[in-house]
Amino acid sequence: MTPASYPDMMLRIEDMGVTYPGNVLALRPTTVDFNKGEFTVLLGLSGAGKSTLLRSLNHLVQPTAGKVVSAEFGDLDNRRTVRLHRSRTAMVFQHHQLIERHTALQNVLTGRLAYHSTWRSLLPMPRRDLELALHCLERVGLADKALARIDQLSGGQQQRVGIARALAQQPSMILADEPVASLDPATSEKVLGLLRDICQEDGITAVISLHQLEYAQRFADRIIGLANARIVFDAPPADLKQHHLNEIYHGNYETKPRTVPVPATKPVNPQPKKLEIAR
Ligand SMILES: Nc1ncnc2c1ncn2[C@@H]1O[C@H](COP(=O)(O)OP(=O)(O)OP(=O)(O)O)[C@@H](O)[C@H]1O
Repeated sequence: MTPASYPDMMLRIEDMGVTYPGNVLALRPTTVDFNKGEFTVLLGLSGAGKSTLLRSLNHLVQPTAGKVVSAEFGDLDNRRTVRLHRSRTAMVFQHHQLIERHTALQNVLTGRLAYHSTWRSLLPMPRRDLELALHCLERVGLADKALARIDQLSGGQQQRVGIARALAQQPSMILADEPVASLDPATSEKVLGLLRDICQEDGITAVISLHQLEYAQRFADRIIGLANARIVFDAPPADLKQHHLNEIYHGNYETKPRTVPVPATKPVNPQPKKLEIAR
């Protein structure tokens, strides 16, 4: 396969599978293309293989079968192409993995480290990196928090710093592993909306693992559903039907609105029981 023959392809996994030590099959050999600018959400029950698939896309998890092919750098079969691919692939984590006692700006600047040699990163960052980091904070609405320490920010703000750090890397791809799992619903929507809008504006390819079907339907261009280490659904959200959900969630997902059980009504002022006096 030559990347040029698939003009929309950003990254391909080719017969790629992962078996962990102890013979734990986490992802059966699978072939999938991730296309340029697409916002893909991975759905599935806990243990279905979402993180494994996501993390194998930049070899944070080493595939044990098949390969990953980058349109930009070719097969990720040696340290050089893996390093180049990682420099253009930013990660956003559930627990953001920021340095809590450093400022938002210092954390965002770490997104630039891949562009500098080890010795250079010991020196103060160049002015253009500072400007870029500030611009990234501005894009996530946190320019005024640039000098605030991470531990002084709310969970949602911390995750927005995590996104700004990813943007500072000037990535062509963002991998986000359950980026809103620790946030309340309103903040989750805000953070996901922000991530989706920025990816759209910059043409960044995104692969996000989520637990919430509602967010996947609302924000994704494409949903990949996993069950038992296998892809069981791969299409736009509009094509996701109840029988697919049954397969992804092993029959435990109901799309119809749930009826909230009405509690047995108690009289507001119950009449005091007449005392039966045994005579
Ligand atoms: N480092 C590891 N060593 C051994 N087994 C692992 C390892 N990481 C994951 N697994 C196993 O691989 C399978 C897939 O795990 P994975 O974390 O990819 O699932 P997931 O869908 O992301 O789950 P969750 O939603 O809970 O994060 C599970 O059976 C899990 O126990």
